[in-house]
Amino acid sequence: MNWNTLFTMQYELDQYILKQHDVKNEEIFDKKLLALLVEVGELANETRCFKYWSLKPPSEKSVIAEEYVDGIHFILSLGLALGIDTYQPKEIEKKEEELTTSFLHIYEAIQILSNKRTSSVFYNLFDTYLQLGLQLGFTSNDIKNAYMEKNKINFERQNSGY
Ligand SMILES: O=c1ccn([C@H]2C[C@H](O)[C@@H](COP(=O)(O)OP(=O)(O)OP(=O)(O)O)O2)c(=O)[nH]1
Repeated sequence: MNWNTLFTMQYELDQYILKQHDVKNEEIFDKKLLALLVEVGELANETRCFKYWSLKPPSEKSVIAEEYVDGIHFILSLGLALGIDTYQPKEIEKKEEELTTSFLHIYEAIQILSNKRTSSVFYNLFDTYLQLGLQLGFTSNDIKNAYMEKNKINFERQNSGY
């Protein structure tokens, strides 16, 4: 997948949001990190992977996809804040670890980025998140389509005084 298109779309959305809310990118890096942590929690909630006490099934794939691409938005946005606007997809192998373990790895990767804001730490977070996408059964096309759909909704929300 060509991630450059998504980085460009993210840049445009971010610029629009900054203008609408009169905030500067430099002021909101931590807020984006927290937003990503929250989105990862919302995603985990929809998968219900950690709810050993419940028999309820996970949410529909489309609901999980929407939560997943909220995370993609914030990851791309963090990358842009670090001056990164490209990602060279590498062969990501599907790991046989539990979903719960993968979620914990993502929290760890976000925490590391919070302490060390470098491109290699950022790419490690990106890889870890894409690895989770694979585990959730999403193809690159699923991710791209769901991202584009949510990106459009995000613009519409800004236009309707969200
Ligand atoms: O600088 C930003 C800020 C937000 N977003 C996007 C990411 C995500 O796709 C959406 C925010 O998440 P969500 O749609 O869950 O918003 P919310 O305000 O938490 O929604 P709700 O009140 O419905 O829970 O906005 C960006 O792309 N860039």
